Amino acid sequence: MDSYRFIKSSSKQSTSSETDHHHHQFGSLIPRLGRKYRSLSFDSGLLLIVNQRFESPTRLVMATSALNSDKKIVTGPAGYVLEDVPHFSDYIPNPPTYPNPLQDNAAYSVVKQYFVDEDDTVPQKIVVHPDSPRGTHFRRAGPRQRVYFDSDDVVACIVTCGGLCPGLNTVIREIVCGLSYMYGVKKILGIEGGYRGFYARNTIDLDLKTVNDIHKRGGTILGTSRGGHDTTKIVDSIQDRGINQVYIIGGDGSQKGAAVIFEEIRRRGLKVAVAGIPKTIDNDIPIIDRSFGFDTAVEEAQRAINAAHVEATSFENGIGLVKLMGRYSGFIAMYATLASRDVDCCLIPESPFFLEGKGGLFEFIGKRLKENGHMVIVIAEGAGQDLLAESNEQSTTLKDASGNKLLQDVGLWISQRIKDHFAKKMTLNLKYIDPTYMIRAVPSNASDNVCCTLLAQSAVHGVMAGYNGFTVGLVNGRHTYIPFYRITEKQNKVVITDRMWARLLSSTNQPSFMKHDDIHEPNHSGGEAGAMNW
Ligand SMILES: Nc1ncnc2c1ncn2[C@@H]1O[C@H](COP(=O)(O)OP(=O)(O)O)[C@@H](O)[C@H]1O
Ligand SMILES: O=P(O)(O)OC[C@H]1O[C@](O)(COP(=O)(O)O)[C@@H](O)[C@@H]1O
Ligand SMILES: [Mg+2]
Repeated sequence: MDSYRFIKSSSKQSTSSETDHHHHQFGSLIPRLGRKYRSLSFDSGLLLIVNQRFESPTRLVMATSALNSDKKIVTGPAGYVLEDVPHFSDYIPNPPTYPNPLQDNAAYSVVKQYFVDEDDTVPQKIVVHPDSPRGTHFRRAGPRQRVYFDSDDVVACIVTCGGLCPGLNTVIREIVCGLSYMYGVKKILGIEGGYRGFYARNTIDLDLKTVNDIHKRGGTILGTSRGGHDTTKIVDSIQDRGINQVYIIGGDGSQKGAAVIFEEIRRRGLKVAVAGIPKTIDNDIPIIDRSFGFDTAVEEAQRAINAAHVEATSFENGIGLVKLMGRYSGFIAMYATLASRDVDCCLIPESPFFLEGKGGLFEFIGKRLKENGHMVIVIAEGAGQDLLAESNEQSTTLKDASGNKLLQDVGLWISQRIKDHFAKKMTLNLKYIDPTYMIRAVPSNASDNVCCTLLAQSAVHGVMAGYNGFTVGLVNGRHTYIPFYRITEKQNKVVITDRMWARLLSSTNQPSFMKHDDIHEPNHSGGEAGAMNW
């Protein structure tokens, strides 16, 4: 919030010259607000518009730097708020528009209401009380009647950044197919090796033939990397190559990178669209329900958990310990545990735990072994890092090239601690399984493939419609365009005071490792649950 300034409304009506001035600035924006709104009057830095349906004033609030502001927020009756995304017409005077080629597309012409209504928005919060305000909404994704690119002029590029995730190739494929089949775009470039590929590598041509089979492969045909984000060099390269559509497939770090690229593009006044497609195997991106790859990773994790269970049940006092991905967010471990039903204890970064003494992990292991003769433990790689650092007396400040915390191997460490603790008490057979990279290096499953397709198509529609500086994402099951600042402002984490973690605790019957005094009220603004904390 701090970096955005809002202008207080004044009751003064604008003079006609002020109104003309504002019309020049905002005029092209008004039609896109939709037919239910019309302009009423302006005061300094703030555009008042009337919602014709409700006959009440609606405010489009903008920062002083007018259309250079980072936030576009429309408020409406009953507490309605639209957190809108930038658009070409915000900073390019009277950009030309064209009829959407989809209207002549045989597949789509039979679809009733294929084009999305300009007024369609999606609520962020769907569980409401009768007296709840309507709350925050995002612009609904999908094709618009008019587009802001002549297909022959489009030079699109696609880049994949950050760690691997199942489905990267499917998203690349579907962006290429969407641009080609739906919009007749012919020039699509692949940027190799992540952000640094913009300035350190040559591009490759992507067409329908190149991408035909790639969805069956894990990884990314473009390659990826961490670090190497040099905004000036990247935007210089975009300008030099004549690129006017940039599709960035990447996680929370990549979306931050996309946001600064977009800012630089807008600062230079370029007609270049930047769209982010969220790649988050850890599910650490906020607002969205989930993205591609998560489902596949959870499914793949079952194989490791099954193996751990088989090993554990076959030996006296067998313990199967599985380490899963999740640097800051433990969603993969939580969902893999809930899916498996063979897991006795799940440890995640969000839920602190301790080893020794009453209510600690060792006590629980002893109890479960006595009751069942075996147990399965799932641990997310980011869990218990504080304990590990304490016991190794090592600094935890090491970072990767992108600035992410470099983790120590909690799986190895905890295995050793468990063995040491029980060494003199009982015979213990502990098998440590580390499938870390196996769960993300596989191709995406059927459900993730559909997810990839819809995200890619929604991104293409948004870019063709002139929207810019957005991440496409599922919000309550609907595809939306979300402004970058909402995606990058925080990380999505498992909320251990929400029902989902309670369900897990009750399914494993493990201790919460928390004293009642440690339980704080959840800290989500407006009571919004994090994604997958249903
Ligand atoms: N705050 C940031 N500003 C600009 N670029 C960033 C920022 N954070 C990360 N990046 C860049 O985004 C890319 C991917 O980030 P990373 O954190 O490795 O993966 P992910 O996008 O999967 O979270 C890297 O090239 C990194 O340099
Ligand atoms: O690939 P690396 O650099 O070893 O990083 C491993 C990390 O990548 C992830 O798989 C995904 O992280 P990102 O979304 O930041 O790419 C994490 O779960 C894991 O901690
Ligand atoms: Mg990340």
